[in-house]
Amino acid sequence: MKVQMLGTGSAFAKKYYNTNALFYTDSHTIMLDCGITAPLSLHQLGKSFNDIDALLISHIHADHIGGMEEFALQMSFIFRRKPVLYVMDSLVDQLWNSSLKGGLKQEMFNTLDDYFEVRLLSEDVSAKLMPGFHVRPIRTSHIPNKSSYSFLINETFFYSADMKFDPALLEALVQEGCTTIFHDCQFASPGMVHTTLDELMSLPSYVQERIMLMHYDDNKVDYEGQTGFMKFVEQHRLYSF
Ligand SMILES: O=c1ccn([C@@H]2O[C@H](COP(=O)(O)O)[C@@H](O)[C@H]2O)c(=O)[nH]1
Ligand SMILES: [Zn+2]
Ligand SMILES: [Zn+2]
Repeated sequence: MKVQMLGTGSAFAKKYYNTNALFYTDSHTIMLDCGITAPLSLHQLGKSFNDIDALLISHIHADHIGGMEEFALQMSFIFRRKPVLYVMDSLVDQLWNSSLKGGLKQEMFNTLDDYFEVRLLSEDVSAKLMPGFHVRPIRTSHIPNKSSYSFLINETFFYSADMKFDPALLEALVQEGCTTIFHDCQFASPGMVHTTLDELMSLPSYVQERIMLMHYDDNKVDYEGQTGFMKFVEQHRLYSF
């Protein structure tokens, strides 16, 4: 299994694009989140939306779903097929009614199902999305009263959505055999709706050693060499796990 980030930046980062990922199995490509910068990043990789076999969504913020309108329109009107969309049962209505409907509703296209082959996921229920790609969605805390989900992939790789610091979860995942953690990281404190670098630096070394930092601000250069045992994830680089 390989992962390649379409971007590694925070919601307002301009240098690093939105934190969205491509996962490659032997036979399929799964996109995890499709933010505003995803279409441009895919283009820069020489790829198109038609290369994506399934899209998985963590939560409803523009840096995670802002590219979905273009994805839906290109697939319908250029590639003429419905891509698979994995979305949490608690997010699906909001995704259409509060976010996508304004741009996508038109004659003959009235629902999310008119653009995507929608498959629902449930919290803490493991699902096989594609051969060799299993996820367990874990609800993690982000914006008050707004659902957001991180994902444990193939029982060994944890991908945080935007989440507040949850050391108990991270330590439990490591105890259960998680070897790699891609975690959002905000440099400035307090975190408010994200985990800060200071919070991650408070983790024991055996946890930090498994953590790669993403969703960071444009001033990343100021923090290079100051991240304890953790390294930064880099845009477009291929990582095997
Ligand atoms: O309660 C809050 C506090 C801050 N925000 C801001 O919005 C962005 C949302 O984008 P993310 O992708 O979740 O980062 C967040 O960074 C804060 O700057 C908020 O929405 N609600
Ligand atoms: Zn975000
Ligand atoms: Zn968010």
